[in-house]
Amino acid sequence: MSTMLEVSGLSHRYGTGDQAHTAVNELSFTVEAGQLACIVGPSGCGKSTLLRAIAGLLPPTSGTVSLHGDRVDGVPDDLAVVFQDYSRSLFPWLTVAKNVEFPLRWGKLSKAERRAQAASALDAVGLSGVGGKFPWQLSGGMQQRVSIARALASRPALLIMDEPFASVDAQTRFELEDLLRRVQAQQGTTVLLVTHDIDESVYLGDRVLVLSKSPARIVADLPVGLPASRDQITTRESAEFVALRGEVARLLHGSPAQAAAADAAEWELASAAEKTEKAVTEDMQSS
Ligand SMILES: Nc1ncnc2c1ncn2[C@@H]1O[C@H](COP(=O)(O)OP(=O)(O)OP(=O)(O)O)[C@@H](O)[C@H]1O
Repeated sequence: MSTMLEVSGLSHRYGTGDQAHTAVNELSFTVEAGQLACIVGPSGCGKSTLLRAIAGLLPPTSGTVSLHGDRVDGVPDDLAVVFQDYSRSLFPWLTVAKNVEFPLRWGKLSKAERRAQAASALDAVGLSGVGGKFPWQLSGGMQQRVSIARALASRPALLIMDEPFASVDAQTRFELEDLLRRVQAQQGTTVLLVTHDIDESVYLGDRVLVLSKSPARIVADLPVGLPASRDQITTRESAEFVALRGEVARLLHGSPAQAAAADAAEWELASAAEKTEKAVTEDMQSS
């Protein structure tokens, strides 16, 4: 296997001086070609910052990102991103087929080739019959399938997915997870996917990278030894799945006693902030 993505000593700091905030701290990892790597981490730990830096949307404060050996210093042509919010990523005034064709306009393909490539991508996600409809005529799950088809149509070297299934219902989420694994295996796409959902990271991933609280650093890089062919019921019941999700949960939340202590500390901080706010408001009202 060859290395598709290499992240080396990546750090990002927002602001300067007293206002400086380090969101990502000295992160290094690689993703091999054809691998599906999942990233999980606590809320606010720096996942979006990391993805933005990898996608070339945010210059890192230090460190480098390389895609198939080329240093990333702007958005690479052969990179595609799928976001959580499908309703805002599709153009409502274009048909489904035109939405999928849209990013291909900047390539070297003829009109007929663009059409054929878009049709094949829609076919791959099970939507061959809906190219003439508009996005708003489809369910949320179907719209997210269109986003995936659009990302795959350009045959990207790397597909970045930021919480792609967080806005759909549980049943649709399972269907989309299976669809992603199937299409990714068929096309050999390299995928880096961020999720809050521990079970999803284990079910989908060939590998799970666990991030620490902010500033994000890698606390574990776990290979997923589950069979390539997975099933929502039997895989999730298997001993390997249960053991791995337990390991990821412990890395993220600590033992139950540690989790309870963290909750109590957070509650104390919140109630202290509330008291201060109340005192300031009373002071302002009386003056
Ligand atoms: N433009 C910005 N300026 C200053 N601080 C920022 C900016 N964007 C993010 N941050 C801070 O950097 C940290 C990481 O944010 P980021 O959005 O990368 O985390 P995340 O893990 O993606 O969050 P979530 O899980 O809630 O989506 C947070 O403390 C956030 O407040």
